[in-house]
Formats: sequence, structure tokens, C-alpha cells
Amino acid sequence: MPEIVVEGISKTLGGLLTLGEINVNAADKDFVGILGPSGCGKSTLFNIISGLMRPDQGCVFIDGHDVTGKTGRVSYMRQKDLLLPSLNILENVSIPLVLKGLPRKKACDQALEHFKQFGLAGFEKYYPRQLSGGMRQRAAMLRTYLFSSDILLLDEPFASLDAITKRKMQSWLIDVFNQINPTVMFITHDVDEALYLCDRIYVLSECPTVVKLEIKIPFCRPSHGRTIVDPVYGVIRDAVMEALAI
Ligand SMILES: Nc1ncnc2c1ncn2[C@@H]1O[C@H](COP(=O)(O)OP(=O)(O)OP(=O)(O)O)[C@@H](O)[C@H]1O
Repeated sequence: MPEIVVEGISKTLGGLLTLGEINVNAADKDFVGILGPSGCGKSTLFNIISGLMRPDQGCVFIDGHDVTGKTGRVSYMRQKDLLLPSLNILENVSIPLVLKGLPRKKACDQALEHFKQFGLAGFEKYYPRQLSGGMRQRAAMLRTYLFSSDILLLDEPFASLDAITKRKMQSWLIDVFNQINPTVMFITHDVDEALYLCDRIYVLSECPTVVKLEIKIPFCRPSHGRTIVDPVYGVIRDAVMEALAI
């Protein structure tokens, strides 16, 4: 059974049927991309999977347990990094561990163990405003990882970055995730980003939203060999673009 199963989810928001009937899943250590037009309900879907919002119909199962409307099982990184400006980076990323009940010193010590892996070594005492966009995203990613390390929902984590930083971050993400092996669901508007990072992609329709296309990416991670000159890449890219009606 897949680790995350989203079964028959529907949701009406502001009187509009936003999510029609959504069925998606992710296997253990899967990296699943979610693409869809703006406003189709991608963030709403993540709010439901994370338990922050209840669906009108349908269920969310994780490891076979019904977790519909229950928070705490998965980590969720929203579009903005949401780092607290008055705390330094070490204090910021330690927050999930403090919330889990660890004494502050122990939480910081535990968080520190991951600073090198997340490219933050030496920046422990910096405040968010003193970091580049890429570093802030890495800090936000580490904080997400420390909340729950095995299932991560990432909502457009690189959307605000310039093209060069974004490419570096994608490459970094592949390297780190090949070490920590989480199950990931990843929202993006960037077709090439999805093809570069993901094992499988769902393309969602306009509202009322359903899954329009599910496509398996036939390249193995690490995917440094996936290039736009690969003919298979081109075929898949065209299919995704067509489903998005771009
Ligand atoms: N709490 C709410 N009450 C009413 N309408 C809402 C609420 N939250 C979201 N919406 C609406 O529901 C729709 C889906 O929003 P959502 O943010 O999930 O879409 P999205 O696909 O993530 O969009 P984007 O790609 O632009 O980030 C939008 O039309 C939005 O305005």
C-alpha cells in the first residue's frame, strides 16, 4: 500500500466546488509532483493532506491509518519561508523540536547536527534578513524536516528564487533527499522543475479540479542526466504542457 493515499477528496470553498474528486498517492520514498493551473486548489489539497483543513468528502490515509483532519503526521512547507524575523536561524529551525517538548538547548544541539548537510554551517547566529533567498529556503526546509523527517509536503519552495539559485537548489535538494530519503509531494508551476525532480507527476485540471494526467518519469534519481535534449524528456514535457493547456 502507498504511504500516502488521498481518496475521493472534494472541497467547496467560498461557494465554489474547488476540488472535484481527487485521488492521488505517494509510495514510500516517492517524489511526487503536483502541477495545475493557478487557483485549482493545489495548496488546498496540501492543507487537507496535512490535516489543517477537513475535506467535504473523501479521506487521507498515511501508512494505512485514516488521518483525515488530523495534524502532526506530515511536515508542510508553505510557499513563504515563514521564518520568524526576531529569532536567529538556529532558533528558527529548532522550533519543531521545542514544540515536541525538547529542552531548548537539546533542541538546538539536535538541529545543529544537520546544519552542514543543509548548507547552513557557520550561519547559526544569522537572522533571516541577513541570509540570501536560497539560504532562507534551506533553513525553512531544515525546519520542515525536523518536524517530521519521513513525509514532506513542499508547496512551491523555489518559486521566489532567481533561475540560477533555483537550479542550484534543485540540484542540492536531489543530493540531500538521496541521503535522507523522505516521501515527498511537491507543488510547482515549473514543468522542467517537476521533470527534473520527480518520479511521478499529477497534472490537475481547472476547478472543479480532478486529476487530468498522471505520468511516471522514466529516469532514475539522481537525475543529473535528464536534459532537455533527451527525446523522451521532450515527449513527456509536451504531454504535461498539453494537459496544462499551455
Ligand atoms: N479559505 C478560503 N475561503 C474561500 N476561498 C478560498 C479559501 N482558500 C482558498 N480559496 C480559493 O480556493 C481556490 C484554490 O486556492 P488554492 O490556494 O488552493 O489554489 P492553488 O492551486 O494553490 O493556487 P496557486 O497556484 O495560485 O497558489 C482559489 O480560488 C482561492 O481563492
